[in-house]
Amino acid sequence: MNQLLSSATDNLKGTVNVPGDKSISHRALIMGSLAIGETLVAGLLEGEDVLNTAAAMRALGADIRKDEDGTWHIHGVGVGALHEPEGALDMGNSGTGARLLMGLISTYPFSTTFIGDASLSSRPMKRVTDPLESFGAEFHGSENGTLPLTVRGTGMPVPISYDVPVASAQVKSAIMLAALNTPGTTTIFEKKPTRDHTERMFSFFGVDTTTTPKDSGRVITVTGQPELTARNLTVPGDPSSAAFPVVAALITPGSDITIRNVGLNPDRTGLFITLKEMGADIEFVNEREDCGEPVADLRVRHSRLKAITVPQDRAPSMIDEYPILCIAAAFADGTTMMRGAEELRVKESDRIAIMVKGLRACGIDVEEFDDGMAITGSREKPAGGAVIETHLDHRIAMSFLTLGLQSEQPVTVDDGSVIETSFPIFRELMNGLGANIHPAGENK
Ligand SMILES: O=C(O)C1=C[C@@H](OP(=O)(O)O)[C@@H](O)[C@H](O)C1
Ligand SMILES: C=C(OP(=O)(O)O)C(=O)O
Repeated sequence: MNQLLSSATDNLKGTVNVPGDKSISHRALIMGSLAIGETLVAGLLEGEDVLNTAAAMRALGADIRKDEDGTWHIHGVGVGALHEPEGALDMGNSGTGARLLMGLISTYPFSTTFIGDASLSSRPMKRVTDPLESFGAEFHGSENGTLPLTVRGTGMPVPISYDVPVASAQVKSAIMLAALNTPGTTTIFEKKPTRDHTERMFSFFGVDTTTTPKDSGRVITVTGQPELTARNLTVPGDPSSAAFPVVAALITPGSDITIRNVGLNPDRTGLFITLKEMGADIEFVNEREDCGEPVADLRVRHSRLKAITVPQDRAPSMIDEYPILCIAAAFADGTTMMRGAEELRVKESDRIAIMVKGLRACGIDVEEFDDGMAITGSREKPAGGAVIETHLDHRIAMSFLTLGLQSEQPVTVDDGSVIETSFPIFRELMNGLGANIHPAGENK
């Protein structure tokens, strides 16, 4: 196994760039593959999840390659011109890749089989197959709707009007992508706003789309069968990856770090808002806009944190950040309450159960709820010393490695290779700032 161990760190200092945003990278590959002409993408995340999407788009007909200076070149085929892939599409560990591509190809008249790793094969897919069936697609596979699944797409799709029953950008985006090759206008209502990268990317590539606030959510329309124009884009740094060095600096005395070029889409900033409410010294410097997405540099200094109750309606804007927020909460005075986050149970792992188990094993006081956790922090360092089971979940691995930097005893994760899915340079970047994260058994 690829065990990784993290141990006590004095302070973190320096300036770094985190890799490109995972959500935006998937969408850049998909949209570039549908646009006529050559789309150039700088800053694409080269994590396993995104590389699987690139391979899938190639199998569906796009020409995608990377040049020596790291720019990705995509020659798209045009909306309506994808072709049947020869083999199954292996989406690895990626819920986003699987669900977005199921949506995309559901309105093409061919069959596609989707497979994934053990984690992805246990995640719910009915949330996308239900609305996609309304377009006219058929799904064949297991009774409970998990992967492997074969999609028989429809050549005569009909536009739909759909209220998304869960707060999920993946479900919304799957429907939007199905709508692209559907004549007429598809309408989607989401009760709670979720990340709007697909909406922004659609506008950027010239899709006829609208977003209107309604109640506390949004109505999105997509008019299908557009001709898309190739565009050049730069992917901002991933705020969900920046979250790890941010929390590491906040809990490590003497730290002062800068993370350049972090995406600050308002639907993604829930963690930073929460940490600031907890007393975190996080400064947004040089705020700007790049390719339709807000971006800034983050300066973060060690801070004395206090517990808060995280507002439940903030959950969608920080859904991937609860594991690392748990680590910050372990260092905050008082009890941090996180509820309304039941979606955590259907991520790469059951992130509530796995965090609760790991935190307790490291000596941290945590209470479990169906939809969240309550964590009581302390000024004393937690004991640490545990070996954490990561269950094929990159965010569990990176969260516990961050905890190890300020624990009495080192913290080990059983499989560090899972980090490749979203943040391949995690260890180098953290160690470059002064962290001690190494393969178990290796001398530092
Ligand atoms: O649309 C996306 O790119 C994502 C949406 C979220 O999932 P859900 O749609 O399941 O909430 C998030 O957890 C995932 O990491 C990326
Ligand atoms: C939930 C995540 O990703 P996905 O759903 O794409 O597997 C994540 O990156 O935390």
